[in-house]
Amino acid sequence: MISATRCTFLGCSGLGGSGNICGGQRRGYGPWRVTCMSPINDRNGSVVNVMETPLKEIKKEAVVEDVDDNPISGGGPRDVYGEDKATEDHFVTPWSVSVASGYTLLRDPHFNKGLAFTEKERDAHYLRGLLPPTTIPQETQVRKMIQHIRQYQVPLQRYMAMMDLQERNERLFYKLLIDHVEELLPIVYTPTVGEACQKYGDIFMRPQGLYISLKEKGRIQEVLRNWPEKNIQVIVVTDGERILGLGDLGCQGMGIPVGKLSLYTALGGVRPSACLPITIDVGTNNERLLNDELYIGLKQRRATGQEYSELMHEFMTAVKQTYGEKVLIQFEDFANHNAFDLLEKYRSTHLVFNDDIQGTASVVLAGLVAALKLVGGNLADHKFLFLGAGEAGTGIAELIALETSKQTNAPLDEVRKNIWLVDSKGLIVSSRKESLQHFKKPWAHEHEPVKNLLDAVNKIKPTVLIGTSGQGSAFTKEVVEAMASINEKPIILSLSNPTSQSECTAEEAYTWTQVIEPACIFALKFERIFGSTLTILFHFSQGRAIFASGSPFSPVEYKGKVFVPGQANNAYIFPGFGLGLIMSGTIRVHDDLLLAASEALAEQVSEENFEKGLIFPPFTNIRKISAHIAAKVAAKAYELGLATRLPQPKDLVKFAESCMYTPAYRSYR
Ligand SMILES: O=C([O-])CC(=O)C(=O)O
Ligand SMILES: [Mg+2]
Repeated sequence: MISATRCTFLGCSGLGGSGNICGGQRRGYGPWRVTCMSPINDRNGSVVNVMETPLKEIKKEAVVEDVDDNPISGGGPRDVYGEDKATEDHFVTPWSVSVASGYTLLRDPHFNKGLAFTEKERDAHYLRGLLPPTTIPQETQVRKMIQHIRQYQVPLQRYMAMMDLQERNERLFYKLLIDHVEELLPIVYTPTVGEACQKYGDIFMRPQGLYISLKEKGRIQEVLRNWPEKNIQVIVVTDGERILGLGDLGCQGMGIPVGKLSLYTALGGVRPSACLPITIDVGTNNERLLNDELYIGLKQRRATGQEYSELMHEFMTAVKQTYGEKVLIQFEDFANHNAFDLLEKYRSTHLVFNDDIQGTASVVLAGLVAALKLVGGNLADHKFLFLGAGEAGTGIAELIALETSKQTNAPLDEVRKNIWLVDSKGLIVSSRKESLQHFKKPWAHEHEPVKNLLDAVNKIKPTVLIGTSGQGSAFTKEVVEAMASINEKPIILSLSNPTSQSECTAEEAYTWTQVIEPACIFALKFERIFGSTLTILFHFSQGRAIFASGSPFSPVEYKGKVFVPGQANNAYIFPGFGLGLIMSGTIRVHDDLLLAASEALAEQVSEENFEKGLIFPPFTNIRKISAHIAAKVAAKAYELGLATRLPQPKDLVKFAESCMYTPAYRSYR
């Protein structure tokens, strides 16, 4: 990754890689890299192993005592390599700024433009002869690449082709992804990324992201320093224990942070060099992986308890020491038992956000607020039933309760009573309270025990059914029909990922919920109000569910009508949410920021979307949506006194847009 030097400018240290170092699009700029001046060049001029010796010495010698007992750290978060603390007999790293050129430039994905290098650039950057003579613009490259991707019928092959492009030419990768977002999101993200994680060992070519395993205990800051970029703004970290609804994939979960961060850039405009995907490897309990010779992670069972929390604590401390207070750490796909504890432990000391608890909650609340325009009533008028009481289920439930309580001024405990959860043992009720995990306890309401979902639907009579169970096909025909017999327009959200784990398909949701005659609608209302039982005759014609799912489903044509399912995926929220935090220099995540993001997203659903039954806007406009979310989140952060970037910009939407990375090629001088 570190480039060879043709010309160097000594004495500059700590600049942040490929970001806004100099020049905008019209001013030409050089393909700058920060590198260190002890190069051992290989035959191609690439710098090899430049850091090893000096860094080890720095750690041993330059850092003697430290404010917070961490034996590895230097003179503070900015003194990345301990230069400030070093005395004359200590080794320091001779940082410099260099310009990538020639063969190295072509192989640097941050700066490579392939055949789009102009004649002038080919002369100025020693590229003559290294490329065929033709020059083609980025637009043509995008057209060629999309055709290339479409040649593959198998989604995993498309995924591999996309990853290959990302490793070869980053700007082309992002241009392609942004220009064809609806088509390519299911490839680089859910659901295909799930399959990629399952087969990560088989398809592994080049390492992506940073791996921190138990082997690195006591040396995590050193590992962070090995990452070539210094100016990190967002980290997505997983320990691979609950990858989507696919369970423990250990170290192979790396596909998730990589995919999420591609979306941070493509959808939220955070520049790629500021994004760092990390996988913490504490082993895996997945027997298949443990017995697989191609498994890329530690072949041992998961560390738990103190060993686990010590490693995580070292990681959290090292991140803050290395990148400062304002780096956003997004926890992703941790198992329930760690996810809640980590969020609780670090939410007051770090800028942390759990995507599966908070991001999913924010996106679903937005969908529900939008759905109310179609079904009527306020949140307080509705009754919610969840299948699945883990991170997503309880996270969504809590955010709904919070918003309802704000709207009605009713105490949180009171509004929670409209929200019911079913887990593997049946309805969560007060008689089970003692044996429940702490995050389920607030949902243990007074009710007789109910063993299964169908009975729970019939007893609770919810208006909204939400699946967060990770169990494919758990919304059976009987369950969906029961929802349809209770509600004119049942809201059914089947959120588990990937597609194979979805509680029901879009087609099932629409075909199992049929239009009923007006007389029957009256009868339903009568039944709801007066509680008497009525026999209802259904006139089967069209689906009437308001449906959204976590993984994408194609539109469904049913009896001449096209139904377009929405995708209730946290991808709508986290890129804009993160951008809002970063651009305002926010230092802590507050629940009100999640509510602000929800509100911003719900506002983006247009009349035209509603007409199609959509409760989320299409992804085609996602960058505009993200700017809007970022602005609302930042505005709330300023209001709460959590934003440190002062003064507050006047027009936050414009400011968000101006902060966003665009993948158009830059001209090199
Ligand atoms: O990655 C996704 O598509 C949504 C998500 O966070 C999960 O299912 O864990
Ligand atoms: Mg997740």
